[in-house]
Amino acid sequence: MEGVDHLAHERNKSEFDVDAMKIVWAGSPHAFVVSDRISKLVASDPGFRKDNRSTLSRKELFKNTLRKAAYAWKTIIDLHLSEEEAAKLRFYVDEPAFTDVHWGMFIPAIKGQGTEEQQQKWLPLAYKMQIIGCYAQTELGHGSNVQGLETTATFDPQTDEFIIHSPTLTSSKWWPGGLGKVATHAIAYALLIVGGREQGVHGFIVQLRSLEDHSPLPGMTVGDIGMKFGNGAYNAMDNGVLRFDHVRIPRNQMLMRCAQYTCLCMPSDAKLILEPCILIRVSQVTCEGKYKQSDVPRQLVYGAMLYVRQTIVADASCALSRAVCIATRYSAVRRQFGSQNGGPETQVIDYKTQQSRLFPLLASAYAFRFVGEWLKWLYADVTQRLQANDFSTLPEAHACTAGLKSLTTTATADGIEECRKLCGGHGYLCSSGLPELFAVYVPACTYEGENTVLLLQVARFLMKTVSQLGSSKKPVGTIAYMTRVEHLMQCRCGVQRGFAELSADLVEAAVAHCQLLVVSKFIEKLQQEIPGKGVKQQLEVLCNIYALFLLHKHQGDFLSTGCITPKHAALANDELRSLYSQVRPNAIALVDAFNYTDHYLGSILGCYDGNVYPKLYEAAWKDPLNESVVPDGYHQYIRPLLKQEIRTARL
Ligand SMILES: Cc1cc2nc3c(=O)[nH]c(=O)nc-3n(C[C@H](O)[C@H](O)[C@H](O)COP(=O)(O)OP(=O)(O)OC[C@H]3O[C@@H](n4cnc5c(N)ncnc54)[C@H](O)[C@@H]3O)c2cc1C
Repeated sequence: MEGVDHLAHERNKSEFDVDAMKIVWAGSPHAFVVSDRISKLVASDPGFRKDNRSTLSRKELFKNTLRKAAYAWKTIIDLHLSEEEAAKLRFYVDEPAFTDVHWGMFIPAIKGQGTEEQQQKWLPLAYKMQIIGCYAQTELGHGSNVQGLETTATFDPQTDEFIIHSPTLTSSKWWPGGLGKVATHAIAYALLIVGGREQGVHGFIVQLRSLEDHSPLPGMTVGDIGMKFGNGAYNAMDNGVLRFDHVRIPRNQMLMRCAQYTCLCMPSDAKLILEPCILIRVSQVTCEGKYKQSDVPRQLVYGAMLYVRQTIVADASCALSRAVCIATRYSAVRRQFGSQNGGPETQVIDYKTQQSRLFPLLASAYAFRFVGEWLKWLYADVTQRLQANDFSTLPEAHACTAGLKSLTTTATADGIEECRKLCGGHGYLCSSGLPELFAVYVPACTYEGENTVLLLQVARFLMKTVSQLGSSKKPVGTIAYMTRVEHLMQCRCGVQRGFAELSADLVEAAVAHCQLLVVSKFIEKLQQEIPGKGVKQQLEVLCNIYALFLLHKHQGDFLSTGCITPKHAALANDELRSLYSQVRPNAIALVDAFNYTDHYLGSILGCYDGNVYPKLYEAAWKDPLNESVVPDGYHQYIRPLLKQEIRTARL
């Protein structure tokens, strides 16, 4: 039945203009055109094949990743792709690789923390991939607590060099992506020691491997840290371990961006909130061994952190929408029970229980998309303000990015797993795409700020705001709602004490604050003009589902704090059921609007035409175990059992 669209009847039910929704999802007509073109280019090129990824051994997988990364680079050069198109191409190739860290962390770190000369020297090499960089911060014994890093960088004024050293086993760099086997250079973070005095953690550009034969340079012990969770997935990445044995680097390889601003006008309370988050310093060491501290660049480091986190929020909507697309299409294909007079069974998407698990995730995918867009705007706004010496919105921007990074990645990881369960048994097959998607996504809850640690920072920001209520300083922006909460006005400094004991509750408050943020940004999106027949109405339904689902899920909190009555709770529940019925006919079109190719989805259950069963059947026969009818090992292990010869068998 090649060429038949098994989901056509579902697509015909939709009540809105799917093409217009595709543009809303992409962000703009331009973004849609670029994304559509590049995704099709990748999907149609056999060089980017990925359907066999989960059956490859680690070594085969890694070599294949190297080939794909090189092939992607060749494609980018041959087709003269712009930076935007190249980034999209890497996105649709959809394989974790050293290039992610090279482009996403190594280059931004040099841009953010390097001097003019350092940028002029290193960036052209990095842009042409004549050097490949990684970001080596985390150590075996130290992750979230960056101030605890043990690697040292001791200045030697005799030779005008730093000596980089790993004094203990726990100081071994551990986790950096690309470090294990590929990177030629690292931004390594180490405790700076000048004239015997410790000056905090700073970044250094360190060459790791020879540019001639790729062998580690003297004093470096470097390798891969081993297999990670799942098949395929993040095992394509060479997360690495590195030990330095008194490695010498020139002084000008310390990242020393100097102050560009003449006046510092960071408010003192902002410093207080940000202090625990700004752990990396950017200062200068002169050839005479003088250490010059500068506050301003520390805020620049902070800006880079905001950038990475806002991209993680954008990625969350991609990963969740992908899982939701698979689960929604398969739920429309799969039928169980309910056959009347020998007719077909019921599509599982028509069960209210399936809808109540699936549709809030569909709504979340859209909600995260829009809050991600807003965060991108916020980042641009903060960057502009920083350039004008205005640090006033930094604490709020930090709370938003840290909190939303935590909220969206946790919900996405949980959501992918829920989508796997929504697909029943077949969701557990690697060919569903969901196990690998989960395995590759779930570390997002840990890297770039462990999620609970981030929520604690948001909680601290909220407590600070609460303690200032009643003073002349009025909360604005995303915390403006606090002025309307009358009983909070009575709270005074008492909230500052006992933070640790109450931290579990405070983390819940931080989550609630972030949920409010997502809801309010979704509502703001709806206040804009949105073209296309029925598009806005669909988004309104999804927005209401997102908000009411949260209210339903946290009903206990709302009831116990007297924010709603039991009657309100029951009404919200009724409304939610009615909204699910409104989404139902549009469900397939709403996931089509993501405009994902079958290649990118990487899932038989989620394929566009819904022709699931023949494809599953065909894929099974391609498994390496099915290469022979009688398995390898029959003669040694199965036959002796069957023939009662186990006692004499050679095992
Ligand atoms: C796939 C992957 C890729 C990575 N890539 C890189 C990379 O390229 N470069 C790099 O430098 N690093 C990288 N990392 C490391 C990553 O940044 C760290 O793992 C992350 O910062 C979390 O730190 P941790 O492992 O020390 O966790 P820990 O902080 O040890 O967390 C363990 C537990 O302790 C809790 N906890 C910690 N502190 C507190 C506190 N103050 N209060 C309450 N609870 C607390 C946490 O919530 C968590 O439950 C990567 C990690 C992964 C998984």
